[in-house]
Amino acid sequence: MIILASGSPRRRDLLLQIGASFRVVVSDAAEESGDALPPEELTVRNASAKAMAVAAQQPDFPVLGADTVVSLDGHIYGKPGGREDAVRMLSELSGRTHQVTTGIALAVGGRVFTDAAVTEVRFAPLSEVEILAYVESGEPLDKAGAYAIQGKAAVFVESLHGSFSNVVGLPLHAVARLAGKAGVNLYDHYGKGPTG
Ligand SMILES: Cc1cn([C@H]2C[C@H](O)[C@@H](COP(=O)(O)OP(=O)(O)OP(=O)(O)O)O2)c(=O)[nH]c1=O
Repeated sequence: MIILASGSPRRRDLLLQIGASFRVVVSDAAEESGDALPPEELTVRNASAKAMAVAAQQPDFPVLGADTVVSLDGHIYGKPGGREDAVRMLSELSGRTHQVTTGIALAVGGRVFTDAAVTEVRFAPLSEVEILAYVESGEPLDKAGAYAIQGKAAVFVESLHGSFSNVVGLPLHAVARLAGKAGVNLYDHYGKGPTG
C-alpha cells in the first residue's frame, strides 16, 4: 500500500482507475509558485515537499506527492486567484499551444525518487462569451491553468501530445515507472496487478 499525499480528487480517481492500493493523507506543505524556476524543477520541488511532509508522519509507507502547472511563453500558471484571473488565463491560452507539467515524487525509506511529465495541449480560439460562460460554471477555479480537460473544457482542446492523465494531475505511466525504479508495488492487495 502507498499513501497519496494529495487533497486532489482527480489524483485519487486516477489511482483508483489503475487499481492501486492506497490511502490519502493530505499534505500541509507550502507550494512554491512564480516564473523563476522551469516547470519541471518547480513541480518536482513541490511534489517532493508534499511527499516528504507526509512521509515524516508516516515513515512506514511509500508516499506519493504530485504538483501540476500550466506554462506558456515562460509564464507559469497555477490555480487562478479568482474569476478575473481565470478569465485572464483562458484568454492567454486561447488559440495557442501550452504545456502541462506534473512533477511526481515518491518518498520511500528515507529516499525520494522523482520524475516529471510534460504534455502539449492546443486550445482552439475561444470567444469572450465562451470564456465567461466557462468561468461562470465554476469548473476552472481549483484547476491549474483555469481549466479541466476531463470536464467541460474538453471542447476547447484541438489536440494533445503526450500523457492525458498528466494533464488531469497524475501521469500514470510515469508513476508506474517511478514505482518500479523505487521497488514499490502499487498493487499490493493479495499480490494482484492491474490485470487482476
Ligand atoms: C490542467 C488541469 C489541471 N487539473 C487539476 C489537477 C490538480 O488537482 C490541480 C493543480 O493543482 P495542484 O496544486 O497540483 O494540486 P491540488 O492543490 O489540487 O492537490 P494537492 O496539492 O493536495 O495534491 O489542477 C485538472 O483537474 N484538469 C486539468 O485539465
